[in-house]
Amino acid sequence: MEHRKLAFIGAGNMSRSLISGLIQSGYPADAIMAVNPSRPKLDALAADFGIHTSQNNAEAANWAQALVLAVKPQMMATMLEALVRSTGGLDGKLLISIAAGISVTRLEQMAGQSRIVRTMPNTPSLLGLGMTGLYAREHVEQADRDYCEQMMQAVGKTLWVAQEDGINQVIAAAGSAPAYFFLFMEAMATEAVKQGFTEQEARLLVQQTALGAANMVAANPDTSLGDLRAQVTSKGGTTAEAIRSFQQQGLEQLVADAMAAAVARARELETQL
Ligand SMILES: NC(=O)c1ccc[n+]([C@@H]2O[C@H](COP(=O)([O-])OP(=O)(O)OC[C@H]3O[C@@H](n4cnc5c(N)ncnc54)[C@H](OP(=O)(O)O)[C@@H]3O)[C@@H](O)[C@H]2O)c1
Ligand code: PRO
Repeated sequence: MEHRKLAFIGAGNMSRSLISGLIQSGYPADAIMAVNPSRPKLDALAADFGIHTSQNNAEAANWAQALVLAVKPQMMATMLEALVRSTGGLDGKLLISIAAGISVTRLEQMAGQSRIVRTMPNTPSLLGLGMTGLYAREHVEQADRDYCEQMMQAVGKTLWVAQEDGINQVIAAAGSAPAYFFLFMEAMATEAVKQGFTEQEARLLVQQTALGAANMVAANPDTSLGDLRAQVTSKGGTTAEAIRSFQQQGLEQLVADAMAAAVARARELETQL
């Protein structure tokens, strides 16, 4: 892939995940800079990955060809307003937003330009196992689209969405979703401890089973999720009892409601920020 000079504005959890995945994929450390108001996260990134760091957003923006906008959504307007003022404008820079709940229209207003790709990655990017949604308006050039796609493919898999609201649906199904699986695993591990395992044993049981199940899904693209479940579920057996308990208590509806709540919150943020 092209190795443009790439600056991450905001060196938090998601930037660390993306930087780690990019370095593992062979992106040169010398072509990456991270910026943050305070030093500790920058020092850790420099020590772990050998990238450039700065506490000055304008310095990073002047150095880079592409900027990953990676501050909290509530900070984006303040950050971009100051950045435009201190650099004299962001013309010529490709802006890659990873923020939830900020529309391209708002980003264009904040940044004073429209060379923008909106993305929604997730934290497994840290291991090269990310899932990222991408959206850009028609005028964004193919070379910029390709760069963003290749960057996100270096840390996992990608999916372009045709309508911007698709990014909010990617948030519900992928961006926020590692947390759903962690919650489910937490609940299972807690119960396994109650049933007599040590915490370490419970974690091993849950972690290895989740890993195995996810790998089985990936290794069998032509087998439906329902069929994979059926292969575990002996008639009159133990799994059938567990699944009956989940379904009687409305697991499918709980999941649907949770994903709808994530989409609703993303849309609400788009009206507020
Ligand atoms: N975490 C996820 O799973 C995930 C997934 C997809 C998308 N996202 C999006 O990614 C973005 C970042 O999320 P995160 O979880 O990485 O948050 P985070 O860990 O809080 O990182 C945000 C970073 O921005 C820094 N910052 C604050 N003000 C700044 C400024 N004016 N200039 C430069 N840096 C500034 C913060 O520094 P201090 O802490 O020192 O104040 C912090 O290190 C959000 O917009 C979120 O919607 C997150
Ligand atoms: N983390 C961000 C949030 O919770 C966006 C997706 C994952 O808002």
